[in-house]
Amino acid sequence: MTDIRGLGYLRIQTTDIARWRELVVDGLGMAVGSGPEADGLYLRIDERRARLIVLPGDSDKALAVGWEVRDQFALARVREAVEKAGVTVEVLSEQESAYRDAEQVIAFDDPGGARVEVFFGPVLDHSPVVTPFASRFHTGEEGLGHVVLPSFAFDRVYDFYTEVLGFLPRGAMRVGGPSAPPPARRVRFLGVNRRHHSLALCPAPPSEQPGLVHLMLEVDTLDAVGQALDRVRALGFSISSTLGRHTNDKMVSFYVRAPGGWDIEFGTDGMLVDETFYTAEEITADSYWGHDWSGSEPLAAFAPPSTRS
Ligand SMILES: Cc1ccc(O)c(O)c1CC[C@@H]1C(=O)CC[C@]2(C)C(=O)CC[C@@H]12
Ligand SMILES: [Fe+2]
Repeated sequence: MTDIRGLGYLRIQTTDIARWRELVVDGLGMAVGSGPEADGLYLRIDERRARLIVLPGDSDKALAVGWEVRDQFALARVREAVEKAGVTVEVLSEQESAYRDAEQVIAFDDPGGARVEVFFGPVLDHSPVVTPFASRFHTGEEGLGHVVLPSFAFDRVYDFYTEVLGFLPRGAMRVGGPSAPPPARRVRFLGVNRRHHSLALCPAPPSEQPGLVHLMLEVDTLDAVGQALDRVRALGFSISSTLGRHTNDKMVSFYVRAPGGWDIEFGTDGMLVDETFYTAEEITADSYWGHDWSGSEPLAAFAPPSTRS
């Protein structure tokens, strides 16, 4: 198995921190934590200091996706593999690592230009996680959740995550359905632990921002999902996809549009993969039921570069 153990954190920037706070705290029920930037929004859902970090900026985009490894030896192996692939690795200082609540962080760009951070030794906050609606999030050995990244240089990025970082293929879905004319393009799912996918790569046009399609967060009950859906609707957020159950990870989820033109998927009941028996399959429908995307506003990552501000 890969040295990467799970999705550790996601750090983003936004022009609208206040609206982000309404979405993730008042809507999705994450707990407010604290961190080094006084005007930053640090979201807690477990014993980690922050899993989602929202910083003010002059545009909406992903700043870094943080992947966790077991220890300093695993981090050294990841560094060596990435450097051997010809990618420059930055070894962050003690101060820069502390800023990210880890003992040691390395950073590099993936072949698609997304900022990747790999760390060991996350700093814990042992105070109770007081989420505003008593939601309990499923993290632990399955990590924060999953991220879906838009990818123009698809094959190079996919090869990098699988061959260099050691992510495991966890199946695919053809874009445009099973009968789309060749050459087939596929959304590909990748896993590093028992969560079906911690990462998915989605073919997309060249784009600078926001660099994200969605972040998935998992809670422990269907009621927690339904109540969050009621709250984000009452707060006036646009629902990108209705509730539904996915065919690959079996998760029941909805998608809500975040400021910045990408989504947060909020779900429950995801399957746990047993690698002893798993094989990577191609699904021919995204869902058994639900997941109606017809009311969705276009994702910023899929807009041609010229039409974006
Ligand atoms: C198919 C699927 C299975 C499990 C997931 O966690 C998951 O996010 C998805 C993809 C959902 C969604 C889709 O099916 C339609 C095409 C979409 C909108 C994309 O282009 C990215 C996300 C895709
Ligand atoms: Fe997803």
